[in-house]
Amino acid sequence: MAALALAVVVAAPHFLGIYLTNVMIRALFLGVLALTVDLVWGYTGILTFGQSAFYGIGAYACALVFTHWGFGPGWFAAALVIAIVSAALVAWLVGLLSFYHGASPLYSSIMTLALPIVLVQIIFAGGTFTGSSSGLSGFPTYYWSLATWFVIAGALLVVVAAFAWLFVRGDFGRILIAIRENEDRCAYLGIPVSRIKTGLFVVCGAIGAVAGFGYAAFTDVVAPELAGFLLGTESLIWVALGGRATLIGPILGAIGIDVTSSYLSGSLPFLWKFIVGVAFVVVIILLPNGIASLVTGAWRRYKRHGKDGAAAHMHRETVTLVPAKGRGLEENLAADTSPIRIEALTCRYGSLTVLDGIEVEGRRGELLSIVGPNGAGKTTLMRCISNGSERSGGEVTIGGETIGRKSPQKIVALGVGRSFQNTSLFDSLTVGDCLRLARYRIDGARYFERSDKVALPEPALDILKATGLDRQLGLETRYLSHGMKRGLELAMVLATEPRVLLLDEPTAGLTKAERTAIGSVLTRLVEDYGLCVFLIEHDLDFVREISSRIVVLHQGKMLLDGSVEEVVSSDLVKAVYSGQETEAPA
Ligand SMILES: Nc1ncnc2c1ncn2[C@@H]1O[C@H](COP(=O)(O)OP(=O)(O)OP(=O)(O)O)[C@@H](O)[C@H]1O
Repeated sequence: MAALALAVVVAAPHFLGIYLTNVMIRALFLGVLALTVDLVWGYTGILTFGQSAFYGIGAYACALVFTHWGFGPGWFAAALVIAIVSAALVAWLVGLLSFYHGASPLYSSIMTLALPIVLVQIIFAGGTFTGSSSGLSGFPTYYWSLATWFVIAGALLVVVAAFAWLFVRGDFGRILIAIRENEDRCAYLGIPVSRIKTGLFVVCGAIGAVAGFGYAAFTDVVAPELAGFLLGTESLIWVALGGRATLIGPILGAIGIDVTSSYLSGSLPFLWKFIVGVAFVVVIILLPNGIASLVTGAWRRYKRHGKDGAAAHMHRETVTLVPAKGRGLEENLAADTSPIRIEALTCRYGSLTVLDGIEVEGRRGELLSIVGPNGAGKTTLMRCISNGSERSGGEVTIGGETIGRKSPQKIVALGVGRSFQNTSLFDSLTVGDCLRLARYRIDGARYFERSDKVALPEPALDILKATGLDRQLGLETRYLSHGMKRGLELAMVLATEPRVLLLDEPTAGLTKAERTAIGSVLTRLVEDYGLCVFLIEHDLDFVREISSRIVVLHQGKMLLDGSVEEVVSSDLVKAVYSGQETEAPA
């Protein structure tokens, strides 16, 4: 396919009789830059203003080496390596500072905003070495014909687009979309979100640098604007107008706007900027997914034609579900350490103490229900177990290892699986994609392909069968019923092979039959696989039926930790639930 596209690029100018100009060749290099912005922002949701910095680094690496050190095939290769390595290093540093566990998305946007500004100041401060505000020009380069440069720039764009196409269709592309849609859920499935974002930023930075390098070698001129914030913002506009998370949209957006701007900005200097600004606002309001969505939307409607209901939203999914081999959930049966121990746990938000001195040990093969009135601190307890930075004091030990300040993703690796009070999935991904994602921690993901098998532990397969999800693998999760979503979330959590399962109101909103089904799955997990389940539930009949032990929380303190009979017959618990007891005992 890439070869065919390359042939088209080579032959197109001759067949179309296109009059090649510098502007068109520059637009092709900028198309590559737009693709990297699309991967970072469109697919992964990282709003970056600083992709131009990498373009500038590539351009200046070329200009500086050819101006100050030398020119020839060896120097060309050396300059290209310097461009790629410097851009990758800067991207890695920015990634480390922007995507650490707990950093808000706003923070990474500010970092990427600062990057081109800082880089331009460095260029200004470089004096004659960098050419300061005038840049560098007239350095030796390959003075090939416009047709040759057109082929080089076109080939670069085609190759990058072809790899990007394979990449976004593969397993890893789904992970990028999952991070954009629900970063928290990814982290609680054990997916190393920070590492993936940083890695993507490094690769896209390096590709941006190659494009900038090519542009500088072609034009023989570099200026600080190539690394500037304005180009960074313009590249966002190309992607937004063309169509985020489509590959053709950003390419057409970059080429279309850059070429038209070059022709029209001379004759309509102010009006043209105004037209682009108005077009941007109109497209964002009327077509939030860009102009390409007109085509993709029409294509989807065509595919759906004649189909009704869920079938209309079903994607072709060739994945096969198979039983997971290896250690699996069964390993819990042989474990000799306590799955979970909570000691003197406290959690404060400012002056508000939400949890105070919680001491609980969860044993293997035990279903421990956590009950208490609204606001007692049950969900906060789940948060403190599954995220090391949530608690203010005390310690949580999972399978003999303390969680310290570990991130959710690292705590999943210790063996904690968590489902949320409000079902937390990925709306635009299919059931099959969600299951692949859930296995990322154990089975990894393919970069340029979709894996055709997903290995799952037996109980997860049972849930999928019981809920009919195994026949809906190609359906986007937004079209699932509430009960199916709950079932899928539980199957995904089990796919991570936890030893401790934290379930926050898993039966809320389910029918009686669905509640019974979930109850029998939980009982099996505990009895046959030795899992330790922490269950938050308001349905006390359900709690009574399936629990081995109950912990009662009230106003952040432990009121009681005992058997079902002890809790049910406790006058104190009755008083708390009837509202007579308002103060937690000291
Ligand atoms: N991030 C936060 N900042 C401040 N207060 C918080 C925060 N998170 C929780 N709280 C407070 O902590 C208390 C316990 O909340 P939590 O959600 O843990 O209760 P819960 O027992 O799970 O309640 P419910 O049964 O209604 O879900 C509440 O008073 C809540 O307002």
